[in-house]
Parts: sequence; structure tokens; C-alpha cells
Amino acid sequence: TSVIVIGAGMSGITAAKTLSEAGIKDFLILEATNRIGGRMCKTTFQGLNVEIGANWVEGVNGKQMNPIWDLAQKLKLRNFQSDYDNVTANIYTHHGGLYPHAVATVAFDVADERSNYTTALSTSMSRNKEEDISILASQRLCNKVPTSPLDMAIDYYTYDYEFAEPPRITSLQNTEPLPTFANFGEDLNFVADTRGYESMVYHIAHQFLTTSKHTANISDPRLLLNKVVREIRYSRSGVIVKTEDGSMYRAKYAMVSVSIGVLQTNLIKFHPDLPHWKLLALYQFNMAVYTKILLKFPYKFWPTGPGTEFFIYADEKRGYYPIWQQMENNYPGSNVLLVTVTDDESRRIEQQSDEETKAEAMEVLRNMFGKNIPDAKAILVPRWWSNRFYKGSFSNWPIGVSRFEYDQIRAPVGNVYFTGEHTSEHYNGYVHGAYLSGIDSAQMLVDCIKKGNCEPKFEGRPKK
Ligand SMILES: Cc1cc2nc3c(=O)[nH]c(=O)nc-3n(C[C@H](O)[C@H](O)[C@H](O)COP(=O)(O)OP(=O)(O)OC[C@H]3O[C@@H](n4cnc5c(N)ncnc54)[C@H](O)[C@@H]3O)c2cc1C
Repeated sequence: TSVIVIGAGMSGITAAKTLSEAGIKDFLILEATNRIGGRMCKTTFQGLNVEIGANWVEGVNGKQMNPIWDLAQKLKLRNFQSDYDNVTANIYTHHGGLYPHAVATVAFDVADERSNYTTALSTSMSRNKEEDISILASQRLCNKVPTSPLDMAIDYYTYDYEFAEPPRITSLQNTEPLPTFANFGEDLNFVADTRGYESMVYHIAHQFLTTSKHTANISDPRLLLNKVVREIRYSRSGVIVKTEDGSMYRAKYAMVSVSIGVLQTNLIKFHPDLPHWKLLALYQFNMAVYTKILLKFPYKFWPTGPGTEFFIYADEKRGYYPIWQQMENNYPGSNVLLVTVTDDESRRIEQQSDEETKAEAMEVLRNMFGKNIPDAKAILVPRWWSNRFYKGSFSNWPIGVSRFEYDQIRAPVGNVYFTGEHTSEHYNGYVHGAYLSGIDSAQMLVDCIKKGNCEPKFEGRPKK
């Protein structure tokens, strides 16, 4: 085999397809789980097909076409443009009831000023090649650090809800403005299709892997499921990949597409160890945790209709069951609510029972809607952080990592290549980042195999 691709999520499958199209067809894909798609993953909840991983096509209706939006349209994936416009009118206090619209509007205006300031600051700092700071530091500079429950809730909605980490951690210069929205557009479209968002990965796989005529399942012997890679030995003569079941595979090259969260653990042992420069870069980047909790009710007690899709709960504790989405648009008649938590709250919730989480969520809902609402009949709590094959949901760019270090994350080490959303040049954290990185990393490898160009050029270290 020429290449062993490790992992069959969006990036691994796209990388293998790119290799195949370049005539490199003797590859093998080793995937730890019993399915392809990775963090694009549907499941059933109370009779609905729902997404526990990626849900939105992010970056729609902009000056460039997001390739994932293009694919979603070709596949006619059922989707809905998320309506955030009226969220100012839907912010609940932790004492019960809504904030008066005028109060919330003023708070949103201040948040807008803060955000405009930070974006302008980021642009000028990048132009002047100044060192990066956190988003929080930029908020301090404009003397507008959010401290009240209302301001913190709006701040959470602006930053944590996108990056899954707070402004004190997130890099200013690498997120403001964010290439996803600047290039592909500001809109987000929520996928709610019985085939699942993962059907996009299957669609790509079907274009180059053999499919069984009877079942439409992938039957290609080059895709091996339930193969947990535990060791990669690499040397000038090639790679030897060992899996948990004791199998051993040889190839000239490896393409590693596992998440940066997995690369930060010792699930996969590299022999020799990855070099210090590589480890430093991998360990400095962050794997954030974003958790979408679904709750099913006997009936609706929340407002529905235009302008009600999203509502915010402003607790004294920042990030405590903060962002709610009612699913009437996406799953009519389902009586389902989605609440999103991130970061430390996600980790805390993953470690407690679902019953405890349900009780906490119910208390929050009773704070918002009163004591007489019915208990949830069912709850779904995904656990991406505890899962050894993911260790979180997506990468987030922290302060202290420059473009130079970022390039080290995606740089190959000998004949071991790296791909995945965390290696995307501009779109880390997103499905389109995973897709584009699969193409880019495979192209790097094709250049090496076909043209002997095995030392890809990245930007040098910035001069101080
Ligand atoms: C909760 C959540 C919400 C998200 N929301 C959005 C969203 O709305 N919009 C958006 O654009 N993006 C979103 N994302 C991010 C998006 O899902 C990812 O960026 C993208 O799917 C990552 O693809 P990937 O190929 O890089 O990695 P993965 O999908 O993680 O693929 C890597 C594969 O490697 C396998 N693997 C791991 N370890 C091993 C091993 N040792 N041996 C063999 N195989 C292994 C895994 O099982 C997996 O299949 C979300 C992610 C999560 C989890």
C-alpha cells in the first residue's frame, strides 16, 4: 500500500478521494469506529434523526461559495437558515421573565460597540505585526468588560457559542474577523435531514469507494472499520501501523486525520516520538468542547412563531445553560428544545448522570417559564470530550499561537502527513475546514509522491 489514511471523518475521506483522483489508488483507510463521518454524526432521539456533532453549514450567502453549502444544495439536504435576528427580545433573567426589550437592546448595542472595537483593533494590530492578545484583553482596552448576567450572556452568545471557549482564551487576531464569515457569508443553515449531515461524507466516499449493489453500503476492501490505530512506526523506508486488535499494516506514507484532541493524548504512539517542534505546536492549540443537549417535552410551553427560535438564559454564572433553541421550525410538532453548553460546563456535565443534568436544565427552565411547566420526558447528552476517539468537539485558536506555529501543526514529519479541521489553513473548527484540509494535505502528499517535492514550504517564523 502507498498510503494508510487514519480516520474516516470528512477530512480522511476527502483526502483519500483526492489521492484516488490523482491516481494513487492503493491506499487503506483505518477507522476506529464502526462508521464513517466522525464528528458529523446523526443519532435517533425520540423518533427524530438529530445531529450530535456538526449541525450547521456555517458561512452561507457570502462573496465566495462555501464548498459545503454547495454540496448541501446538490444533495438537497433539508436545512433551515437560523433566525438570530430577534434574540434581543428573548433574553430571560434568572429571576424569571424576560429582560425589558429596551434594556436588552442597550446591552446588545454596547456588545456591538465592543465587537466593532475589537475587530478594528485586530485589523490594525495585524497590519502593524503586533503580537496577539486575547479577545478579553481587547475588551479591557475599550473598557467594556461584561460583568452583569445580561452582559455576560450576550458575550457568551457572541464568542463562546461560536468558539466553545471564553474570550480570555481565544486569540483576537486569528478570529476577528473570522475567515468563515468574512469569506463565505454571515448566514448559518441548520441541517435537519433524516439522512443526517454525515450523508455528505458518504456521498464523497461513494464517488471513489466500491459500494455493494444490494445494500448500498460501502464494501470496498480499502476501508476497514473498527480498527483502532495504537502505534505508528515511521522511518525512511515507510510506515508500520499497528491496531488494537493486533493487526499490522505497512505503507510508504501515513495520513493522520484524527482530531487534535486525540493527538494530545497517547492513544497513538509514534516511533520515534514526534519531534519537539511538532509536539509544541500540537500541544499549544486547543480542543474545545461544545455540547448540544436535547430535551423532549409532552407539550410546548415556550413561545413559537417568527422571532422565537433562539432564547438566552442570563445566569449569574457565565455559561450556565445559556443558549436555547426551540425546534418547531426544524422538527415541527416534536416538542424538543436544544440547549448548548461549552468548555468547563461541558466537562462537568459529561461527568454527571443524565438525570442530574435533566434536573439542572429543568430548574433553569422553571426560572424562565415558571414552576408549572412539565418535566422533560427524555434527555440526550452527547459526550465528545470523554470519547477517546475525539476528546472534544473542534479546535479553537488560542492566544500565543502564530501562523508559524499553526503551520507546524499541519507540516508532515518524514513520511507521516497530517490532515483534519485543525490543519485547515483558514477554517479550523468547521466542516468546510475538514473538507478543504483533506484536499490540501492529500495534494501535499501527491506532490511528494509524484513530483518528489517532499518538503512543503510554509511561511517562516515571523521576525520580532
Ligand atoms: C458537537 C459538535 C458540533 C459541531 N458543530 C459544527 C457546526 O455546526 N458546523 C461546522 O461546520 N462544524 C461543526 N463541528 C465541527 C465539525 O464536525 C468538525 O470540524 C469536522 O467534522 C471534523 O472532521 P475531521 O475529519 O477533521 O475529524 P473527525 O470527524 O474527528 O474524523 C477523524 C476520524 O478519526 C477516527 N479516529 C480517531 N482516533 C482513531 C484511531 N486511533 N484509529 C483510527 N481512527 C481514529 C475518528 O473515529 C473519526 O472518524 C462540530 C463538532 C462537534 C463535535
